[in-house]
Amino acid sequence: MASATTTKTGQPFDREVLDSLLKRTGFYMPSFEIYGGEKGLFDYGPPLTALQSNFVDLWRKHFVLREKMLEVDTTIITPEPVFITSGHVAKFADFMSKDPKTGEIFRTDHLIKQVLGARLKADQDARGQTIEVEKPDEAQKKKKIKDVKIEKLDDAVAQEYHETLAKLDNYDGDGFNELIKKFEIKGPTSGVDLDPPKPFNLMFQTYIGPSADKPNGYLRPETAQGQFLNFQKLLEFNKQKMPFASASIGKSFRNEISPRQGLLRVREFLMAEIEHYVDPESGKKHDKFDDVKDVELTLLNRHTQLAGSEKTEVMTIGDAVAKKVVDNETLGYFIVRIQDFLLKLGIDKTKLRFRQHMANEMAHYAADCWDAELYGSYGWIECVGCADRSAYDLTVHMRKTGAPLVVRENLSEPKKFQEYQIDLNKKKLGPKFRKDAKAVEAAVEGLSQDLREKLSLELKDSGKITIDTPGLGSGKTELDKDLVTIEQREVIQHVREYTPNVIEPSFGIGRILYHLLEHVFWTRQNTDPKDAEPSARNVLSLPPLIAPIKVLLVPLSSHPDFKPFLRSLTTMLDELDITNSIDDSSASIGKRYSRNDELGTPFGITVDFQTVKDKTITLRERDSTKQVRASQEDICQAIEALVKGRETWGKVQSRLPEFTSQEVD
Ligand SMILES: Nc1ncnc2c1ncn2[C@@H]1O[C@H](COP(=O)(O)OP(=O)(O)OP(=O)(O)O)[C@@H](O)[C@H]1O
Repeated sequence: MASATTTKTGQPFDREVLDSLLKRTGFYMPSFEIYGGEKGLFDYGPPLTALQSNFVDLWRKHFVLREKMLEVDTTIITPEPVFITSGHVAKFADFMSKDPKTGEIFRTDHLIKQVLGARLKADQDARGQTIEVEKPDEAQKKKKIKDVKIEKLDDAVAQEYHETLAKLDNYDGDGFNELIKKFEIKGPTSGVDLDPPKPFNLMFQTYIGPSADKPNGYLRPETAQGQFLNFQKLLEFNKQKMPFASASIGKSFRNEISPRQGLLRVREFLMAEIEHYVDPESGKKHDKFDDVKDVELTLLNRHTQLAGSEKTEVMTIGDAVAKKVVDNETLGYFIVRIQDFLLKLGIDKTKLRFRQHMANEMAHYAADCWDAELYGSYGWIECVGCADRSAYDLTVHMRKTGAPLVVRENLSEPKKFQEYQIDLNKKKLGPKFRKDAKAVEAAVEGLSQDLREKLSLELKDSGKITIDTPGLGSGKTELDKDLVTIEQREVIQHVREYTPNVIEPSFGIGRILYHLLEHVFWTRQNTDPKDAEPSARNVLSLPPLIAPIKVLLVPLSSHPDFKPFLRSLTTMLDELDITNSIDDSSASIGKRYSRNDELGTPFGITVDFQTVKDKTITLRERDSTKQVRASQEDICQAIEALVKGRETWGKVQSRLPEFTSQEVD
């Protein structure tokens, strides 16, 4: 289990203090607040909006530009057939448990986690030990939980609770039901037995157009499908060259069963997703893997979790792929690039791990999947998913629509082989299936060689075959020998045709930003001898690269002689594209800096009477509060180098004269 959440100075992290800072400074607020608010919906105020747009900018540079990805912007409203084909209508669901007495609804896995966690905590309290459990948020705190009275657990039972929690993601509805019965988990406020868990589809349904008499569309729950459907055009745009990736940044929507934990589980959120298309016969090698093979990662593999443990191991990605802990080089390359990005953003490396999905947790088609999890006051939370989705999505959309979502590659040597070929009698197929004929044809086209062989025998024996046609009638379609013939023929192939596999890194931006704020938050003890009482000042140590505002300009007072300097400084910084703001309020310099330390502003410039005399200004760095003094030009150049990551504060300090002055509180 991870160590207690502490700030970078080793103080215990206090979520209430950070939450109140974020509220007070307008980082985010409940949407529709004056109408009473709506669960799981939040508006971002100016600091978080700026932070988010800096995140997006950095993400674009780190992934899209560096890896020459093709960025697309596809629609949110999606017609129903797309999500029937992709499997979302049938399977994009979480399990919920209803309390028959109070009508309350809980996400089943979260309820089990909360109850077992609370029992383990009670047990440890009784033993006088400390244990970390997910801390309840405000809404949860208000509910009084009725549970069996636990003072001390039997050692074996406590061990079983730990093991169950480690592999909770591996259970399905029946499995959850057994756990609920076995551990006697009841309605948290009523204490009565819960209804058996039921799947709840997380997609928002909608009506497209005025003539729809029933919902015929959905708001997308991820950006991925829009990218897959454009595969053919993207491949053309990429001049048929493989491998390549598409990328998209946009809003997604999930009707979460119980939104909670602020920005961590919401119903509308911004995602940034990459779909990297790779030839499955290449062994999913990556040509830049050698550059990253020595990078170390903290990994929690699926076998460890299944054994009921959360013990991580530090391994280079080279070793992890060689030992098949991580399935292939391309997946490994992206895991490293995700880590690089998160660290650049300011995420604390000791609070980052990559957790592998267990077999039941992965979609049935996925080959391997690793989540980047960040540690914070809510425990370990998935913030980036990185999945090998195999050829699933392109295959099902091709089968359904007949669109050639494939790569065609000219072969240098023609290949000869035997193949089962299917001929359809189109003159009869059209009149028989009418508008569904194209879908039936696409389903036939998509049949594998193994299946074709089996069906050829079936056709010979019974004079008919039955094929899967998802989304059409009963989902099965019968074709008799008048309509279809299947024969094995020799084929000479000049062109190889294949469906690429997809590696998908998927980022939830709000979750990452919230963890970033927890990781960079700390409290400075102000020990100014002039203060009667030492006071605590909050700081957000956001890296200059992504801080919402980079520079605060503070005149010593409202003296009119300072105004022209402020004007020229702000122009100079604007021209360098460095965001800045002026605080010419009457508060003391110390207070003004302190207000901006809370917003994460990394640098401050003071204009004082010395400036009027010799045109020099001071530059203050947020984390150390150290200052240097130099000409306006030198300071602006230093800020540009600091913000663009070309120079460190240590370097600036060593080349510009130090300035010592107490910040007056
Ligand atoms: N309800 C949500 N609110 C905020 N971010 C979310 C939400 N659901 C998913 N995300 C983000 O989108 C990313 C990719 O989505 P993915 O489908 O892999 O999540 P998930 O496995 O469904 O998440 P969870 O198991 O926590 O519900 C996640 O890593 C997370 O950062």
